[in-house]
Amino acid sequence: MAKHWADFQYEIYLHGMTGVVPRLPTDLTRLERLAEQRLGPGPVGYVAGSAGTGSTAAANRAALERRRIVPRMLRDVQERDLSVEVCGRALPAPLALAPVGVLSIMHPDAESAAARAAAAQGVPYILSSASSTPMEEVAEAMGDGERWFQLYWAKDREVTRSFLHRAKAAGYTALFVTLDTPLLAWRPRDLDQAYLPFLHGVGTANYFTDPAFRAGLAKPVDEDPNAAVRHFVGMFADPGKTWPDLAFLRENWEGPIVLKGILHPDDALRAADAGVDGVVVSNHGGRQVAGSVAAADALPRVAEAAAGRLTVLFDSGIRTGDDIFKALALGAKSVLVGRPYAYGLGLDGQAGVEHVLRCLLAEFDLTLALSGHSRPATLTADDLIEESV
Ligand SMILES: Cc1cc2nc3c(=O)[nH]c(=O)nc-3n(C[C@H](O)[C@H](O)[C@H](O)COP(=O)(O)O)c2cc1C
Ligand SMILES: O=C(O)C(=O)c1ccccc1
Repeated sequence: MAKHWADFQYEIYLHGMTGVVPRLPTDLTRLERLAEQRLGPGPVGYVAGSAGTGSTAAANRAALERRRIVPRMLRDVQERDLSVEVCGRALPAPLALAPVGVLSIMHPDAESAAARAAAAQGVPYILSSASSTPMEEVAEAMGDGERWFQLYWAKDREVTRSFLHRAKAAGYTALFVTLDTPLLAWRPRDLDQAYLPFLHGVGTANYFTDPAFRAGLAKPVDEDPNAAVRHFVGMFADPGKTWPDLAFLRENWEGPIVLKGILHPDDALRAADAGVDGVVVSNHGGRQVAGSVAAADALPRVAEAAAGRLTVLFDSGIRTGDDIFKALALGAKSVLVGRPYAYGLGLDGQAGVEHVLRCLLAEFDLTLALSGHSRPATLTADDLIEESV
């Protein structure tokens, strides 16, 4: 029988009989403020911050809020199954942890704690190239949990080749290639504090342990760490890449490839033509293009263009179970969540990330049932109306 994620609700009430209440809020939109109260301004600013005035991040929320669910009645929702198939893998629910780099700014256990939380809940973990812990160590922490790897597509081919080789050897099965960050955007919250994690030695673990990266340095990392950081900043992404370059990744990675950061339907068509398996409709949580289309507003057109050719995933603004419902109804197969779990990690380590996952999936399970559905596959645009603004 499929797992009933909604049972978390009763578990919380039962604990309450012994006077115990959840350590973190169950409304995950409250985590950001708590993190601001309890964690350092540089790190919290980095996680919470966005491009420009923050209008894209706000638009992501507004586009989800503007869609309202139209619940249906009397449809036998007693037995529910949240499982979905994504790129040939069976997932227990339509949710994965988005790649979030530099997590040691949130908690010393960083990516390993987030990955353990994902594995404990059976949810895939997408490890960032810019993690604070080397990919092999995170893989070990995950046991048999589903491991996916996010690639920042470096200028240096040999570093990319080496990363793909290491990721495969460490048991990562799918490759997420992030296309929306060839440069870091103008981010006033970080600029005003003059705070960039790499300059504090965070986010370079995969590079500093990499033979191909080290071969490009004039002096060993320990002898000149500042030069190594500068080399990293100059090469981890590449604004010169174009669509034909994807052939290199297709040749060097056997498993599924998913392009992250697609917003235009024509780019989805190019992705399909390039022979990749999926796309993530995402504006990077509003952290890249200020004034960008809200991710949820871009989703229906991309899903339509991709139909039958690509798996469509979604992120940017997911905070609640009903947000997951809406993204699926707009055409996504599964969603990724970013900032909420980074705050959960910062506030309560692995347990905090598990709390975020369980809240999101319990609320999604209940929203599904209360709206007349027993599984994700039956959600369509007919389950939503769009409020006029
Ligand atoms: C602190 C932080 C670091 C991130 N690092 C990466 C990264 O290394 N690679 C990547 O592809 N996306 C990265 N992202 C973007 C997320 O994968 C995801 O697209 C975004 O957080 C989703 O929006 P949400 O935070 O509203 O859920 C990062 C996001 C944050 C907040
Ligand atoms: O901050 C980000 O959004 C991000 O994607 C990133 C880029 C490089 C290193 C770490 C995170």
